[in-house]
Amino acid sequence: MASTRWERFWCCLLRVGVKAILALFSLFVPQQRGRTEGLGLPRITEPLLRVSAVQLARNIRRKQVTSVQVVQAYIDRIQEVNPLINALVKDRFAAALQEAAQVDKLIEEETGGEDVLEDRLPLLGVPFTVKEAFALQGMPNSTGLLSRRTVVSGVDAPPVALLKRAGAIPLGVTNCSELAMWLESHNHLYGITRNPYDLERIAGGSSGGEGSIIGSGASVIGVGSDIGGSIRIPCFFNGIFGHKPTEGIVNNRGQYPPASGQQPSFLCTGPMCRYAEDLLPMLRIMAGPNAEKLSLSTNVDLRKLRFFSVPHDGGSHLLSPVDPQLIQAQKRVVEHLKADLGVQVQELRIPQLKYSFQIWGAMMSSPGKDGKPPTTFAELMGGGEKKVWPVWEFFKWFLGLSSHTMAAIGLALVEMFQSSQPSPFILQQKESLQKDLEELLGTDGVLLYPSHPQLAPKHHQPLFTPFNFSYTGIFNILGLPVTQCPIGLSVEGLPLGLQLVTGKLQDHLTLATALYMEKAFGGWREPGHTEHTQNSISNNVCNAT
Ligand SMILES: CCCCCCCC/C=C\CCCCCCCC(N)=O
Repeated sequence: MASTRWERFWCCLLRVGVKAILALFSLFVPQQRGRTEGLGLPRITEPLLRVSAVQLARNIRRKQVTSVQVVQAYIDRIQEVNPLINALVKDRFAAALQEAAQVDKLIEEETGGEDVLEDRLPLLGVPFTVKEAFALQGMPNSTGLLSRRTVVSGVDAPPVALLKRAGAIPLGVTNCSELAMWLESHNHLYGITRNPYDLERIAGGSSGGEGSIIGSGASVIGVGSDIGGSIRIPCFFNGIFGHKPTEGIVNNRGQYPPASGQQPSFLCTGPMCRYAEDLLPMLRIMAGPNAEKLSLSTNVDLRKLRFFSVPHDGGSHLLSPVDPQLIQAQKRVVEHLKADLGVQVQELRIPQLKYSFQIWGAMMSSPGKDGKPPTTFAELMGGGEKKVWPVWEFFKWFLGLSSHTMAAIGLALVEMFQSSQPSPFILQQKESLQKDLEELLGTDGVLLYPSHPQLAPKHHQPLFTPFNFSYTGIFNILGLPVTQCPIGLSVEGLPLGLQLVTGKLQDHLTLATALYMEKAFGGWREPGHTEHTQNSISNNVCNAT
């Protein structure tokens, strides 16, 4: 489907405009260089930090280790790396240690045996972290908005409460982008979060604090949210696993800002973790009663699945081309699936994907079923008071007087020119993409698609490539479950990754595939280890079920 000359002209104009503004912007931006150059993360020496949450819980139940020892090990690691990555923005270490001591006492006194504990409290004694955009009792909940700096949560958001009820112990809250709507985790309240693989690069957004702290080995599991890629993008940049569940499965209440218009069906809350085996149990817990809608107890035989590989979006003029290292990595995955499982992997082009950004933008600004339009970004920036005037904020920013980031101001500026009526052409593309993908994937299809066209960019660079998030955002609009998998490191030592997409309510298929991919491609690698993907395919043959 060729784009018209008119479209190409507008894309070109937009790109030139954005680049011109941003070239100017880069003159004003504070440079990271010098402060972090040459610094890497200290190596992980504590073996407890190299164990999945599920395994930690088992070892705690079996009294092979105490919860206090595990929580203390994570506190020590956070204290070691956080000054470098700025990921955890408020801790509750003292309370966490007290709770861990209570867990150890409970286990000492429990007479029902290990199975009873596993059934009732599957994550008993395991520490976790939470994106600051979620309510965690006693912790700030500003979502990076300076005017919300004094907001402290009185209750827990439902998925956080469910994890606590499963016995997990929160260590604190992590940074995100302003109002959770950007690819970089940066705001004027907490500053900028850095990537553990290269401190000069971004940790992603909006759940970038979670991505960075987990990727650094300073947290094992965490809670993120995703309306355009905010779980999957930071998981990709930080080399970890993340799952955006089928729409409506995990309760989205208790996060700021609340979604409005049609956005509630695009927003998803989900797990982020270093080890693939933690994805499914976390989803089961976080979904509460909705877990029954998923087939999470079904054994998946990967040999019976149909795989499809789509290497890029078909060439949207707005987005960067996919990095050749990512194309190669996806090819290696395809070859491995064919050789090891004996499955067919069909390579496809899906023409409607070229309009991913236009589809996402149109649907995000559409009114809800009640006819009400979504709250504007300028209103959200006003923090419930008067909305901000984007042009005014833009000038204030250049004078160093704005309390907002350039990304947030840019979003508010773009919104001023956005129509609330999606064009019939874009709506038609969305409908046909939805239909085609649902038919293609059915109940046994898994699609491989890049998580992002670029490897983790340098700080502030997404301001020049703002539409690249569309590789993830399109699946929010379609409501499909997606798992981001790490698949080794690039020649620069940056994480490579891949999205696994499946049909609605078939989350178990991508979660099972993620477990397989971890065995085949090595999963999370400790930052600082620069073994490259070329050598990373292990000969481990995975039991496909
Ligand atoms: C100063 C440059 C700003 C240009 C803005 C261009 C508009 C791009 C539109 C939307 C970018 C949204 C990025 C969303 C990232 C993920 C959000 C999420 N919570 O899942």
